[in-house]
Amino acid sequence: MSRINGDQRLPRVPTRADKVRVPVWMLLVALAFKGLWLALRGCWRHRVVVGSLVAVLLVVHRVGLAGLGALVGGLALVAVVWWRVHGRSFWPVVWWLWGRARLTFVYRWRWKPAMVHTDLAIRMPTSTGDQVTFDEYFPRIRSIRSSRSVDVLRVELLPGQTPASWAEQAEALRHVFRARRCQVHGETTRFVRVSFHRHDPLTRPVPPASLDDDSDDAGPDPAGTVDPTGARRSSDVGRLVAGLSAVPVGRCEDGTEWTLPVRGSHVLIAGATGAGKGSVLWGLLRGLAPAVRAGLVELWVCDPKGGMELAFGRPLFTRFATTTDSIADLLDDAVARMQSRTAVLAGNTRLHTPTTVEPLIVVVVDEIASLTAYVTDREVKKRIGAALPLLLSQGRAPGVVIVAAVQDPRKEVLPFRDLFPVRVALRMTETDQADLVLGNGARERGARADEIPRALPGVGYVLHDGNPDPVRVRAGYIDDAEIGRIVTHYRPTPRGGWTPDISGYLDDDDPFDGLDQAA
Ligand SMILES: Nc1ncnc2c1ncn2[C@@H]1O[C@H](COP(=O)(O)OP(=O)(O)OP(=O)(O)O)[C@@H](O)[C@H]1O
Repeated sequence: MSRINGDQRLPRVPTRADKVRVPVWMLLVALAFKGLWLALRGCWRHRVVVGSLVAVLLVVHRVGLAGLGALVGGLALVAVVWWRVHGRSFWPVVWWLWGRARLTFVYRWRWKPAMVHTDLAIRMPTSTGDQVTFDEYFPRIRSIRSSRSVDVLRVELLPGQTPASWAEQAEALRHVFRARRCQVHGETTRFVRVSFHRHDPLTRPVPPASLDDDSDDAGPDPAGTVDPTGARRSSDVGRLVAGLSAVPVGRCEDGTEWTLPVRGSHVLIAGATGAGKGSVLWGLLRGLAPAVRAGLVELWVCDPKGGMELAFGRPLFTRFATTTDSIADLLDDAVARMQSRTAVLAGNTRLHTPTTVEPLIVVVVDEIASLTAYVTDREVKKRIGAALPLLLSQGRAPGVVIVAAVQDPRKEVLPFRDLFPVRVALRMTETDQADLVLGNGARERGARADEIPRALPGVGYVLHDGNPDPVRVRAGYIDDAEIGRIVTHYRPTPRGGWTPDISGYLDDDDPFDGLDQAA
């Protein structure tokens, strides 16, 4: 690092001899002032370090080294007690201090050379008539936010710079600051947020999110599903319907929950073989399960792989098709439901609200390319080719949505790829595939789906809420035991509700007879 010397001004280039001669004492005084000015400026720039050093020296001067040790021990004790008693207020302070330390010892330390050598500093030649010098301008770090795995710097752009010019240098900055990954997010104006990811928080499998009514271990509860009076508590229904816009699927890189919208959206999951598409599909099915049990969602599932991936969940599904013929029928029926619903809803509402009478229909398709590119029967291919774009272009508002997985996201394979508003890019085999899934420039903004290691299935990139910057995520790992539990616990009740079995009371002697006689 010491050899990178962008910190220093370029040597002055004399253009003609100095004319003014000054006495030596005046030169020495000027040099002394300059030295003082540089020292004060250095102290101000590194005020945290200088302040800490001065504080330590003062303590040693007053109470000696033993006193300093006692003070450090006391502070450590207070920190441990604070952590145990109120961890929620303790950790933000720790991360703030950690961020200040990294700002001082890592980022400020290497900032100027990094800016010079990545062309993010501006050097302007100026001439005084006697000499040609260079004025230097460096982007300023305005704040830092640190956590266990990432440092986010908020940097003020210099005139003429754009977030794109920073994004181009992300790889170089990553190496200078020895980060695992560097991502640049542009703010609306003037600032960029540069994230240096140090550790990968997604290397361990992510446990599946807890479902709201997991605590209700009573198993399928028909009386609660379709209440005999048809009046399941409206707060529950409201909560379940709201949950359809953010179904928990896994975890984002920043530790927050990763959710996908299903109501009012279609979802495409793209990834090479073994990338973990199954875990995203199962994550969605699992997240939808409480609403399935409540009768607010119907799952119409197509598994062209003959049921290899999804047959496990059969009891949760309203319809399940595995052959291309039966899938074509299923899709035709979905189109018919969509059109009849549209006729009823048109002019009344712009987005269907699921009810037990008219539930949200989620058409799930594993390996959708089997239906669009690899079908050999021309008649069936034509039917599927007509139904899918109709559902994708018109199904969101009347509540018939598609969740599909695909290995190869090319247009020739999936011509209506762009009709999916929500897309997930898991591990890809080629560099341009992240752009195909998430849109042009996604890879440059950080969606390096082709660099996801094989050892991390379920890891991928998504775009959130119109934000062009991709977010790295990992789907929760759902094993066969969990699928079995979900299927048993949440399978829907047959329509018509629950009829209590009272035959035991009516067999030989009617219990009400006695009452009649007594009366
Ligand atoms: N989120 C995850 N966390 C940990 N391991 C996972 C995760 N998702 C999948 N795996 C593991 O990776 C393997 C491959 O996953 P999966 O079958 O879902 O991939 P896929 O993309 O559906 O592949 P294919 O297209 O060949 O069916 C699984 O056997 C599973 O053990």
